[in-house]
Amino acid sequence: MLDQWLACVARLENEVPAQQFKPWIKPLVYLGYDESERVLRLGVPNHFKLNWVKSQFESRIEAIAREAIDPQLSVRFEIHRAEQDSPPARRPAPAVGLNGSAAPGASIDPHAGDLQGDDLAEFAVPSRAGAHGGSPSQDPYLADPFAPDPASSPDSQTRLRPELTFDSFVHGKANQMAWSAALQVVERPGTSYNPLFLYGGVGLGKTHLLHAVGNAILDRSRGARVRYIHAQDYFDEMVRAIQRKSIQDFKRKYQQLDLLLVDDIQFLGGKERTQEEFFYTFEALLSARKQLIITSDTYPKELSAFEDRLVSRFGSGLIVEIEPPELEMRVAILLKKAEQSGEKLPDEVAYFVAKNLRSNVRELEGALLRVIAFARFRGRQLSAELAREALKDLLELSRPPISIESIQKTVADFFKIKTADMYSKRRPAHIARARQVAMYFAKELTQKSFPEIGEAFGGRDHTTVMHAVKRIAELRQHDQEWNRQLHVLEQTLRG
Ligand SMILES: Nc1ncnc2c1ncn2[C@@H]1O[C@H](COP(=O)(O)OP(=O)(O)OP(=O)(O)O)[C@@H](O)[C@H]1O
Repeated sequence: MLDQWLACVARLENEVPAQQFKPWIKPLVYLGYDESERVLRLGVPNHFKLNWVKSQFESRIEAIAREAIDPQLSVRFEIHRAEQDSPPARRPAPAVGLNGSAAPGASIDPHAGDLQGDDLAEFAVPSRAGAHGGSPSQDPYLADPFAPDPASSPDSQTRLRPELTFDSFVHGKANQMAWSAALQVVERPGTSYNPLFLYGGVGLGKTHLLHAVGNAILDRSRGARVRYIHAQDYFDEMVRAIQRKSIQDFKRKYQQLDLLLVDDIQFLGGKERTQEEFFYTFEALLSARKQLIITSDTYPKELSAFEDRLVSRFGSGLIVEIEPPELEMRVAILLKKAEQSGEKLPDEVAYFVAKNLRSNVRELEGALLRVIAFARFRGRQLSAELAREALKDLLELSRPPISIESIQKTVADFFKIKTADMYSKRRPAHIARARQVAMYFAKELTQKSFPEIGEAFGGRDHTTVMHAVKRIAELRQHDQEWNRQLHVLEQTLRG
């Protein structure tokens, strides 16, 4: 397998300019290929490099590796420090650098993060500081402000990332309700809001809040049985349990938790057997007054290919939307992120980045990393001017936001109806359909929430908007001619 990886590297060397290949791709450490998960594991020395390599090269590396190794493979970057001192049990074989030499001290156990069989002691939480190898004083990256906190990789049992806490989470108007509900859950787990269902667009902090609750509950009660799991990993784990005939252990493991945090539940759409299994876990946990928090990219009723009984259970606690942060909050997030990495970010730079990048926090973080790296490599001071240079291509892509009013007007013109009919109560079929199309594009092309869109369409209820969005999405999927027309309309709207 190493040979195949080296062949991929040779291809990358041909494709990627040398000044990018040398610092970013060449130092990647081959940590192994996990055949059961179809994951190619590559080591990167710190979080800064990990974020950079992931954002800039992940899709290319994956595409090449899929051709060379396995068409269904995915790439996983992991923090790997050569001096890492992990326990021997987690080190079945050495990791290998590009030259094929063994890199000492790396874990390549494909199941290192998995919980096995009926070993339910798995949930006992050791001192988290002690759960990760490497003494800070020996850490060669300590001088680097982006170097990872030695305790920042996920705990293998709880799967919690220790750096995602309430302290590192900025709250404001866009996430106020979600934030306070999460705090309330920490105060009274299993009683107040159960399940707590958080939904919202990508990169808005849902995962962060899940981890924050998990970490806070563990801080209060070391013995709490907590598990964070991405829905896709839950599915994979279940499949493995079925293959290994250990489904009872799997059930027991989840049903004995005190706190279960399930991320991106929409990934279970269409996976009936997994949904069924999850349903029983859900029921068991709730009846034992154990806490569940679930995140999704959409409101429960909008989840596609989900059993009704699950959807109705999801809505039985509290449902809260996380919205995109407004300018002031984006500035606060940037300042906080910079502070966490030990960088002094001038306000003007934070303001410049926040003003120009609006869509989500992940994008903001990426931009911040880029500005800081740009300043470092050129040995220049951080300034708004430098940020403009560093983000030039991103800024060209981010155009002025599209307003609901302009969508209403363009869609009305397109369907040859009056713009006023967008807000009116008139119901002739062609007007109702045009209105649905406009609502659909309002959700697709703006950052507005369902209730805000409803308000802009003559004070309609948010469920009307959700219904419209669903109908038009289905129409696009099933009717080629409609899809073609709406594609043209979309191009016009995007300008
Ligand atoms: N309010 C916030 N304060 C501080 N950091 C935040 C906040 N919101 C998001 N982030 C950061 O932005 C990044 C993306 O957030 P996160 O992964 O939680 O998003 P998400 O909503 O779960 O997205 P996805 O649906 O793609 O999984 C993370 O690094 C997170 O720490």
